[in-house]
Amino acid sequence: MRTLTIEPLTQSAFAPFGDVIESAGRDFFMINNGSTRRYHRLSKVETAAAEDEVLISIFRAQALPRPLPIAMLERHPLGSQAFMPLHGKPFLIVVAPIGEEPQPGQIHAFISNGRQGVNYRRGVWHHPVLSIAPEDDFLVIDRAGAGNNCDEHFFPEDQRVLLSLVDRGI
Ligand SMILES: NC(=O)N[C@@H](O)C(=O)O
Ligand code: NI
Repeated sequence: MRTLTIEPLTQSAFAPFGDVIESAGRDFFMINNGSTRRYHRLSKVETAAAEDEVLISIFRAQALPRPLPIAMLERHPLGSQAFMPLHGKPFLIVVAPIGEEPQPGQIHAFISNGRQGVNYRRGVWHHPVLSIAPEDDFLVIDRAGAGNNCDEHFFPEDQRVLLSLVDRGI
């Protein structure tokens, strides 16, 4: 089983899948009479219909056993989905490009430094949130409305890739 290389999360590397939400290295302008930096328009929420709602939620995620065979990926065809870690803890992101089905050879893994979130573009294949800490909280911004907004794809065992942090001692 192929072990995924875990890449540092950068906007350029993640660009095919969406945006990295972070302040480091980003432009800002001052607001609130000079007391606040606004890191403006780091990403945007995508929805499918004018009547769609945009939700703000908190996900409290438990870490999955590792090494983790990637048995499935999901996508949200009708809206984007953003995850921002709330406690500054690194977490993992596993994605594959937009397409009818995710291709095992096109699965990428990234690690957030805990000060970075992600916003998955509509239709990007991704694994459900992957905490590294035993438990972690994420602010989640995504779309609600009519229609099915979650397609799941399950890989046969011989097409699964492995997500491991063993070489990082985690
Ligand atoms: N099911 C759900 O809302 N969560 C997933 O979409 C996820 O990406 O974690
Ligand atoms: Ni999702």
